[in-house]
Amino acid sequence: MSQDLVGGSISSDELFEAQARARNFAFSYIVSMALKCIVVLGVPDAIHRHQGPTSLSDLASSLPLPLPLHHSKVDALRRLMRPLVHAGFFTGEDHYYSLTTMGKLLLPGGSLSPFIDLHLDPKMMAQWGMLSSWFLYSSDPVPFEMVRDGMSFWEWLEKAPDQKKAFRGVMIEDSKLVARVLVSECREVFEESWVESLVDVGGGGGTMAVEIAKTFPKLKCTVFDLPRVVANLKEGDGEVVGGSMFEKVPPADIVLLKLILHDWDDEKCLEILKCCREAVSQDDKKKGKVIVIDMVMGHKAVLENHELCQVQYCFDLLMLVHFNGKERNEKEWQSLFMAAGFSDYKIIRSLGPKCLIEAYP
Ligand SMILES: C[S@@+](CC[C@H](N)C(=O)[O-])C[C@H]1O[C@@H](n2cnc3c(N)ncnc32)[C@H](O)[C@@H]1O
Ligand SMILES: O=c1cc(-c2ccc(O)cc2)oc2c(O)c(O)ccc12
Repeated sequence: MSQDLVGGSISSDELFEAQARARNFAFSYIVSMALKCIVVLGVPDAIHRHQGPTSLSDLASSLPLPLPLHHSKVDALRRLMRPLVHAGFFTGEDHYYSLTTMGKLLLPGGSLSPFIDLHLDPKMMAQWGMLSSWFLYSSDPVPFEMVRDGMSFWEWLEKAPDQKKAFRGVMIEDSKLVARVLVSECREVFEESWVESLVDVGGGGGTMAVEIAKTFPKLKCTVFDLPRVVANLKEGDGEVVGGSMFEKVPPADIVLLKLILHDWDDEKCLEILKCCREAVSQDDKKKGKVIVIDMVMGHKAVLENHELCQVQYCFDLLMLVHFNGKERNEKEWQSLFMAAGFSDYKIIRSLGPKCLIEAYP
């Protein structure tokens, strides 16, 4: 430890505590890897199927593995579980394990499994190892492209089927949750008398459009995404249009942009927003609006919540490293809307770390 600290005015207890905290931050990848391991081993599902607190030996014998877990590894399983119990994924009194709410997110079909599959995949972690080199030496736009000879995330996904599946899973899970809140708690957004049509721009797998159309059957919902993305949509996914949001967006009363703008820098966002404003301004006898669902950094709902703040900072870095995108604060959103020619905007409500914003042409 440096001379300034040892023998200075800081107590040794405070120093040891600071050292442990700092080491734990440096070690957080160990918790991430333990998390990934228990998902791969099927631990959350085995506890869930047991239907009650599960002993270590019951857990070890009920894991869905190709071969039974060797008895010499049962104690390693206990040790694997320990930091995850400590982190709050499981309760683990007397080595009887149960799932907490956070742990239930890890179940197959739970909203966290695709997120873990995507972000803790070694292929998806290479760019993080290059972050400092990118700052120091690289002329590539972002670390993601630096380690893939200039290939963008969207181009790369086409060559990486496992990661593409995980990415689609991440988006579907988020959309299911957001759509549930929208159709139950934000009905007024879709129930204005002039609202007859909606286009979900960058609507991916169509989850939002399908869920909104189920609740508001009179609303004509369209999914708009790149041609190669919409080519995968099936009948029953509603109206589908392929194209680029940088060129032309199909006209509608509402344009939805969910988790789109944070992927792009300000210049690209302006191009997208101008096309969207155009799309909701086609009928001069009618109103129109663009709904943005994205993060608002430092929004009041987030400010006093340590977890929401931290997850916003992490997503902001994720966007930087993968896309040269960013998470924006309210002032940055306002500047974008005004520069794209909108007359006004309103933050309607928060949705965890994200907000629902309406922008008016
Ligand atoms: C982060 S995903 C969001 C998907 C969806 N809105 C959601 O929240 O689940 C970004 C989407 O933008 C789409 N996208 C990328 N470039 C696009 C373009 N030029 N035109 C239309 N969509 C595009 C991607 O294919 C992807 O589906
Ligand atoms: O892996 C992700 C996750 C998100 C995401 C999910 C839920 C939120 O509340 C915010 C962000 O967004 C992503 C994204 O826009 C992207 O282009 C790639 C990956 C992810």
